[in-house]
Amino acid sequence: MTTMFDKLWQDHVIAGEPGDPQLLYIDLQLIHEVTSPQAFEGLRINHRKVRRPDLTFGTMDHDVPTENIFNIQDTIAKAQIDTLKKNCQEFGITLAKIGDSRQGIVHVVGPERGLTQPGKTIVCGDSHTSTHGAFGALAFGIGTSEVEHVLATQTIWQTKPKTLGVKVTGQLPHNVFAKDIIMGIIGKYGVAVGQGYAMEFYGPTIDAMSMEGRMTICNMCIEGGSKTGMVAPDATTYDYVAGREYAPKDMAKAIEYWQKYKTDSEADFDKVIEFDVSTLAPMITWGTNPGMATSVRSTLPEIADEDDKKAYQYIGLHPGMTAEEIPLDYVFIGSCTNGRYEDLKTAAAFMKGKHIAPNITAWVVPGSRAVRNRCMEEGIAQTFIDAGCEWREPGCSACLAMNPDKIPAGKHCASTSNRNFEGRQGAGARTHLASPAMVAAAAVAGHFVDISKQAINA
Ligand SMILES: CC(C)[C@H](C(=O)O)[C@@H](O)C(=O)O
Ligand code: SF4
Repeated sequence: MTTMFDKLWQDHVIAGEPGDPQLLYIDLQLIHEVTSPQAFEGLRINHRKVRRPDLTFGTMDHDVPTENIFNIQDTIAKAQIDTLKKNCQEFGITLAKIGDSRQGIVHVVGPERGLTQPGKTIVCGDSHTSTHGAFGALAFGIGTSEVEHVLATQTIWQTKPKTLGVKVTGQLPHNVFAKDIIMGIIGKYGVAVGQGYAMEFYGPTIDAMSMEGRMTICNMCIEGGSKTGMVAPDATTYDYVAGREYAPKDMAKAIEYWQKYKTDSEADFDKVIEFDVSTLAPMITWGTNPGMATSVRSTLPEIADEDDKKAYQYIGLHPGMTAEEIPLDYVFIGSCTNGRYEDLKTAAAFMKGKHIAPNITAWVVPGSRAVRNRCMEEGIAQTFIDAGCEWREPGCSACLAMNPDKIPAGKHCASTSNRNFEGRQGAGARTHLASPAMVAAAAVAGHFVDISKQAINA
């Protein structure tokens, strides 16, 4: 009797004793422009090749300007983008470059292309690689020296974490979403809940959830301190993967194999926590880490420690304020947490036939070219445009301040992304994380509102 995580781990161990670091075989490495240049440079210096270019896939995301995608002004960004192009050409790696129909945020592109599959070990020089665990993969972020190691050997040394089962139960209330669940869990148990653990999310609420929702939850595992999160594959997973560009041609055979990736019994986890969503309210963050989260219905909490004091100072709010009183200036809908088709469709439902408030600047940034195209075909993009939003090209955008999409100092931004650290969206910028529906509704109202009381059905 064992966990899905243990099965995935065991199936990929090449060397090393249990208890010691072990060498794992890697089935897929995704690369982007920010964390790969030094890795390729290392290969060159050591006269090495990429061992499995066919198991490596590149895309451009962090540095991409979303207004005029080909016009990169920043010299560092331009150098990183040009270097990735050169490296992929030289080492024979498929690259979804700017302008390519497959380009987008690495964690949106992998699943969308069918590269992300159950049973795989997946790495990327990016902390939100945990997203891919939603498919029943063992997926985690690595550092640039490890990127080089995987490029050269298709393996990586890892210390095995313990396992944490997160049982999610209850029917999600009206207009409460996957994003609220993961924010609720981190808000309740703290940003270190998953430290040293591989998390598996399971239970009836997860079973009923779409792949997009599962990805949102696994994406933010890292904000809960865990490098990896996962959901056992099921019919929802198989339906999502089937027919995609890199999906197995013989799906029946693949499914037969993938079915073994499930946890045999709850008792197999080192630790279990249970989270009931039936009374969960839409969540927002008020502070400067993702654990500083609260229900939209609560007033902002009292100052409990130095961190809270510092957070309140930075964010310019005070305890006892209501969520509605947070003076929003910007909204950002996008990122690898919530920049997928379903996220944009949901957000658009809250803007249909409406206009954003005069105090709001709104950027809607699809997670990939494919998401963008689909939203344009289905009129979702037009809904945003008619509502007064800026409809952008795909990239990481305002999720982090590595491209021109920066929130000005002192301004408050309601954001569908995953991090609200000081300066994350620009020097001095103030971030409030929330679900796409919450952010869209806030854009229209000009401030946060309790959408669980709104009639709109996304
Ligand atoms: C730039 C990259 C290394 C970073 C990460 O690892 O997560 C980024 O994607 C982020 O979200 O902060
Ligand atoms: S969208 Fe944000 S969190 Fe995701 S990879 Fe890009 S910068 Fe990191």
